[in-house]
Amino acid sequence: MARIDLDLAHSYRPDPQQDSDYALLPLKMSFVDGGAYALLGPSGCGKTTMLNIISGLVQPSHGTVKFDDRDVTRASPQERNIAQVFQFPVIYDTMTVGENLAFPLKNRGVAPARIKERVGRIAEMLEMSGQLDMRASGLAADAKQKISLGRGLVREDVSAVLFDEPLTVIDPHLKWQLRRKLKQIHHELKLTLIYVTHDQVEALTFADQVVVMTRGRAVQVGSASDLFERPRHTFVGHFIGSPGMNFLPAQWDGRQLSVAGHAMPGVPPLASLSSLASAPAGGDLKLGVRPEYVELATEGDEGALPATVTRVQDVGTYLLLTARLGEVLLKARLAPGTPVPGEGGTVWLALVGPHTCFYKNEELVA
Ligand SMILES: Nc1ncnc2c1ncn2[C@@H]1O[C@H](COP(=O)(O)OP(=O)(O)OP(=O)(O)O)[C@@H](O)[C@H]1O
Repeated sequence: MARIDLDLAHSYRPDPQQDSDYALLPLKMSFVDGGAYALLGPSGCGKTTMLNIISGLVQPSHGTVKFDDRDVTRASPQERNIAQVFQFPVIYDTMTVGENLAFPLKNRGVAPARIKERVGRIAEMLEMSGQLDMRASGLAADAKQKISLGRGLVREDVSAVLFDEPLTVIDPHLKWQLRRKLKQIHHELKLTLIYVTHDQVEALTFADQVVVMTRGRAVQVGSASDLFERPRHTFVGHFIGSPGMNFLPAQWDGRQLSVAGHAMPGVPPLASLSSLASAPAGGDLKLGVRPEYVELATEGDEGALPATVTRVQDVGTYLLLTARLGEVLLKARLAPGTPVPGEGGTVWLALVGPHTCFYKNEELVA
C-alpha cells in the first residue's frame, strides 16, 4: 500500500485556455496509506478522471502523481500496482467463482496454499463461500459484480484498490448490505480504498474521508460530520444532506447582522459572528443553515423571522416544513407531531445559532 499525492491539473484539450477547458482544475491532495476515501459529485465533475489519473489509465496534462514520494506520473497501472473495480463485472465466465478470485494471485506467482487461504477469506467476507465451485457464467449480474469486488480486494500487496461506481448493477437491497460490508472489509484488510460515486449515502457510509467535487474542483475533503456541520463551500452544503442546506442573503456591517432584509439587533454575540467581523470586508454574505437546525420560535423572540408556510409533509421520522421568507423557500426538519400552522399561515423561525454558517463568494468565512 502507498500514500498517494496528487499535485496536478488535467485537460483533455491540447491547449486549455479557461477553467471550463479543464476536467480537473489545479489541485493538491493526499490519500493516506490505508484510508477509505470516496470521490463524490454530480455527473461530469471529474471523479472518473481523478480515479483514472491515480490508476495510470490517464496521464495528467499538468503536474505529478506520487506513490510514497516516488514519481509515478508516467507509470502504467501494472507498474503502480493498482487494483481497479469498474461499474460492470469484469470476470472470466469460463472459470469458477474460486478460480476467478484466485486469478490475480496466480498471475503474480503467489503460493497455492496462500491463494487458497486468501480466496477463502475474501469469499467468506463477501458471503460467497458456498459458490466457490460454481461456474461464473451461470450467476446473476450482482453475484458477478461481487466476484469483481473480490478480485479487486484479493491481493494484499496492492498500492490501492480503486472502485468506479461499483454498485451500479446491484439491486437496492443488496447494495445496502454491500456498502456496509465494504466498510467492514476495509477495517479488516486495511487496504487503501478509493471509491467513486455520485450517491452521498454510498459515499458517507463507506468512506472515512469524502472528497466532494464540482466542475473539476475538489471543494472539500472531510468526514461525514465535517461535511454536514461545516461545509466549506455552498456546493457542499447544498449537495450533502436531505434536503440540503438552506441559504439566505445576509449582510454584516461589522456590528449588525441582517438576514433576508431583516435587521437582527438582538442576535447574541455568537462565536461565529464575532469571527465574522474579521472576515474580509464583511458585506454581502450568504447565511447557511441546515433544515435540522432551523428552530420554531415565537413572535417577538430575539432573531426570530416570519415566514409563510407553503407545505407541511409528514415523512414519518420527521415533519418537513417548507416556508417562504422573502424570495427564499426554507426547509425545516421538525420533530414528528410538532404543531405548525397550515399552508398560508405564518411561522417564526430562528435561523442563527451555533450551527449557522456564513459564506462569502461561496466560501465559508464564519
Ligand atoms: N476521454 C475524454 N475526452 C474528452 N473529455 C472527456 C473524456 N473523459 C471525460 N471527459 C470530460 O471531462 C469532464 C469530467 O468527466 P468525468 O468522467 O471525469 O466526470 P465524472 O464526475 O466521473 O462523471 P460521470 O459520473 O458522468 O462519469 C466531463 O466534462 C467529460 O465530458
